[in-house]
Amino acid sequence: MGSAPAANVREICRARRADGPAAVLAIGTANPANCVLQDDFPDFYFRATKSDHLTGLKDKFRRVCQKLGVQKRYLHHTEEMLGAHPEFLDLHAPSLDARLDIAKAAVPKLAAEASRRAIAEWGRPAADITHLVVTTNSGAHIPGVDFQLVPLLGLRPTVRRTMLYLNGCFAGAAALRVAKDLAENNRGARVLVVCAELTVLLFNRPEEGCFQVLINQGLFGDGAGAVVVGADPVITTPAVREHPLFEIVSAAQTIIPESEDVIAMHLTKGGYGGNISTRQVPVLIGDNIERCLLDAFEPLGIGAEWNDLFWDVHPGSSAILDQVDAVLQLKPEKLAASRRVLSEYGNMFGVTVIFVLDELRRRMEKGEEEGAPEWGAMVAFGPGLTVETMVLHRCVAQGTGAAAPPEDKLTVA
Ligand SMILES: CC(C)(COP(=O)(O)OP(=O)(O)OC[C@H]1O[C@@H](n2cnc3c(N)ncnc32)[C@H](O)[C@@H]1OP(=O)(O)O)[C@@H](O)C(=O)NCCC(=O)NCCSC(=O)CC(=O)O
Repeated sequence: MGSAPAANVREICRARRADGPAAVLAIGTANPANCVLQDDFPDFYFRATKSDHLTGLKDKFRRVCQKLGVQKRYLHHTEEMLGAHPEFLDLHAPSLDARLDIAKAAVPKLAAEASRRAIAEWGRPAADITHLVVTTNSGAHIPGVDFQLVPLLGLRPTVRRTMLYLNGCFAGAAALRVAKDLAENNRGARVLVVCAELTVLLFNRPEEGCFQVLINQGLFGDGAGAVVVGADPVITTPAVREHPLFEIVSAAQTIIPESEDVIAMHLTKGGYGGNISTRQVPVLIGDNIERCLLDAFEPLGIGAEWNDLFWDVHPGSSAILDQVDAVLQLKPEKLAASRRVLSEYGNMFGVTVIFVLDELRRRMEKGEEEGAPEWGAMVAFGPGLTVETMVLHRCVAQGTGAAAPPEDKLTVA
C-alpha cells in the first residue's frame, strides 16, 4: 500500500475537523431521592453516628453548617444504610470495599438518570452519541461507570469512552474541556459528558480535633450532571433540530504554584482520607482567579469588565464565592446561579458546575440574568489547587431564550 503525500494527509485531517466551536447542546441533572435539610442535619448526623454525647462538637458542627451556604442536599446514604454498616462509623475500621460496592451499584444509575434527561432534551437517539466522557470521584472500578452506561443508555458498543477518575471538584470542567477537543477535532462527533458523585466514601463519625470530617459532612452532596456537546448543530428531520445553548470558546487549566497539599485526598481502608485547607482555599483562589481569567479572556480580545459576563463559578462554599465576589468586584446577582445551586444541592464536587450551567440557562430563559450577557466564564477549582477556566458564549435566544442557531449556521445531517 503506497503512502499518501503529506499534503493529502493534512487535507484528510482538516476535513475531519468540525467547522465551528463545540457547544453545549443539552443538559440533564439528577439527585438521589433522600433530601436532607441543613437545619436538621446536625441532629441526624450525631444521632446516626451515635455521637450525641459530643455536645460541644455538635454545637460547633451546627455553627459550621450555617456558614457553608447550604440549605438542602440530597444523599444516597440513609440512616438505614448506615445502620447496616457499623464499620462506616469508625475512622479506623476497614470499610472501603463496602463503600465501593455501594458506589458501584448506585453511581451508574444516577449517572444514567442525568444522561437520559440530557439525551431527551437533545432530541436525537442515544445511538447518535459518538463519544462518552465520564468522571467520578466515587469509585475505582474497571470496567467503570463509562462501561456500565453503554447498555443502560443504549449507546453503541463502538462509542469511544474516556473515564476520568479522582479529579476532585474540577472534574466536571475537565470533562467538558476534553469534550470540547473531541467535538472540534471529529466532525459530527456528539460527546456525552457525565459526572456523578456519591459522598458515601466520605461519610465518617465526628471526632474531636478532626475539622475535616465536619466539613465533609456539612458541605458535600450527591448528584449527577450530563451534557451533550457537539459542534456544527444539525437538523436531522424538520422536527428535530439541535439547539446550542452555550458555545465553549476556550478551555484552560492552571496549577497554582506550591499548592500540592492545599486540597489533597486519597483512598484509605476507611474511605476517603486527606485534607482540605479550608482557610487557605478561599485566599488562594482570591489571589489567583483574576490572573486565570485574564489569561483566558485577553487572547480572545474580550474586555475584562467582569460585571458584563455571566458566571458559572464552582460553589466550593459561600466563603469561596464571597472571595470571588470581592476580588472581581462583582455585583451581588452575578454569582446568583452558583449560590442557588450551593444552597439547594450542596457542593457536589465536579457535578456542581453542570448544575450551575443548567441554572444559568433557566435564569436566561426566564429573563432573570440581568443584562442578558452574551459572554461568560466557568471557573472550577480542585485538588492541588487547580483552576479550570472556560470562556462561554451564549447562543442568542430567538424569542424565549431557548437558544436556536441562525439558519446559516445549521447543517443538515
Ligand atoms: C470552613 C469555613 C466554613 C469557616 O467559615 P468562617 O471562616 O466564616 O467561620 P469561622 O472562622 O467562624 O469558623 C467557624 C468555626 O470553624 C472553625 N474552623 C474554621 N476553619 C477551621 C480549620 N481549618 N480548622 C479547625 N477549625 C476551623 C472555627 O474555629 C470556628 O469554630 P467555633 O465556632 O468553635 O469558634 C470557611 O472558611 C470555608 O467555607 N472555607 C472553604 C471551604 C472549602 O475549602 N471548600 C472547598 C471544598 S473542596 C472543593 O470544592 C474542591 C475539591 O474538593 O476538589
